[in-house]
Amino acid sequence: MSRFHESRTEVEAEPDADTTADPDHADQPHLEATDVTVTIGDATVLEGVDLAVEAGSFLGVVGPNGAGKTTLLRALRGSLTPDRGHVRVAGEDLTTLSARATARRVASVPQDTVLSFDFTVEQVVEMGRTPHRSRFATPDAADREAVDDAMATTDTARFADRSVGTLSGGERQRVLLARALAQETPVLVLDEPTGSLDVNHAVETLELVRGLVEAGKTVVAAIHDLNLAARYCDELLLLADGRVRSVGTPETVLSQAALRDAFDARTFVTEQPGSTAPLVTALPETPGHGSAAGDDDSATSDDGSDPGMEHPPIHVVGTGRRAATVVSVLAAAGFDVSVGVVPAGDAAAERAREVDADPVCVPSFSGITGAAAATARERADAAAALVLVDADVADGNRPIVEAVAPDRRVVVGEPADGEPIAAAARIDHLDDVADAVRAVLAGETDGW
Ligand SMILES: Nc1ncnc2c1ncn2[C@@H]1O[C@H](COP(=O)(O)OP(=O)(O)OP(=O)(O)O)[C@@H](O)[C@H]1O
Repeated sequence: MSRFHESRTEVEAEPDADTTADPDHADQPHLEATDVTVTIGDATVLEGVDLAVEAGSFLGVVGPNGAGKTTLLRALRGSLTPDRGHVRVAGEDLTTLSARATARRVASVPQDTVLSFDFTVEQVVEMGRTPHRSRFATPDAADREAVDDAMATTDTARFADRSVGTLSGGERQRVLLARALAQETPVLVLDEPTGSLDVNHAVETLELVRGLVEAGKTVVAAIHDLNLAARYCDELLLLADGRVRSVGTPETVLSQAALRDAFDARTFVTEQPGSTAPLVTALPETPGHGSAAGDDDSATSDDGSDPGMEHPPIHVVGTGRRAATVVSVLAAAGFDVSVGVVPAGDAAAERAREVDADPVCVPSFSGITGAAAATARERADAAAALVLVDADVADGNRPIVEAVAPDRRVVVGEPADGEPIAAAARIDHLDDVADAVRAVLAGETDGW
């Protein structure tokens, strides 16, 4: 008998069931949950959860602690029967299948599995074969091959004879993945597969899972790290308070508004280097952040030249995605950012609103009005430094730039045609902007 706390290997013997998909359901999603509702005690832990995962695709389940991710995964792997709703694999309702039949369809790596010291790594991986053979049969060649393959794939063969109790948390997690692979199921359900892994092993594990998906496996995984989830999953499901907040591609699900709503966290979202996957950075909650620019007191009372202030106000002049990135980088670095004048629909204006930076806007295509220019000039005047992005200063923005002395200016990117703008620091790479601003505030601009 298995000694796992929650093991799909504790199965009843039954005649071998057909493990292939029912052709009547060939056009349905491979794994599907409809209206899954779970109540524990008085608490509704999941409420009306719907999801559909196509064969050979990877769904990441994300959400704050206590959102219900583990409970959902337990329902998906058939270890918990929902109070309402259904989970179907290739059209078959898990509640109509025996534990053994379910274990031939869905393998899982639960969170916090307790393993006994008494087993070797190889024995643990062999347990994955239980649903494929009768209770007292000795392993045959197919079992041997599945176990060897699973250990090779997960790089655990070198531990084969070690007691699992002697492994590190990360090594143990890979052994559990090997056990799930040895189970040779079309569906894999993973609860925090990278939870106790260092960054290298986390990436390696998700590369491995991605490879399995490319080879046709259907995978659902709860993943805490939003950036890893965005990079490796085809779709994400954002869960909070037991309900689905959104589901779709990582780009659509990981919006700042959705993350604020689900996690109650201030974030900014850009793109991961070399990819269109979103990159989420959590920002510290800064009381009053973003208010300085629009608020008369703070706009005029701070000494903008004091680099020791907690969140030095920085004014950004520029438009478009590069200015948007500058706003994000500065906000993430803890500066109190304002931007403008920008057209209301500009990427920099949108990003500023997302990080509570309250841009000075004019309607798109309207030109810079006197009132907007005056407000932006006031903000620039109160700023500890000004960042000019791509030196592309519309005529009306020039007085705003000139409200700040050259030794408090940072110029990002190539100067546009026209008169060069004097600055204490010039940088090419957007990532350097926070360091350049710090150098300017400290008056240490040699080399910038
Ligand atoms: N057996 C139980 N008894 C009482 N409450 C439970 C039980 N199992 C889960 N819950 C509650 O259900 C909610 C969802 O728990 P679940 O473990 O599914 O969340 P989660 O999203 O996986 O959280 P985490 O990210 O912290 O692992 C939590 O509030 C949890 O306390």
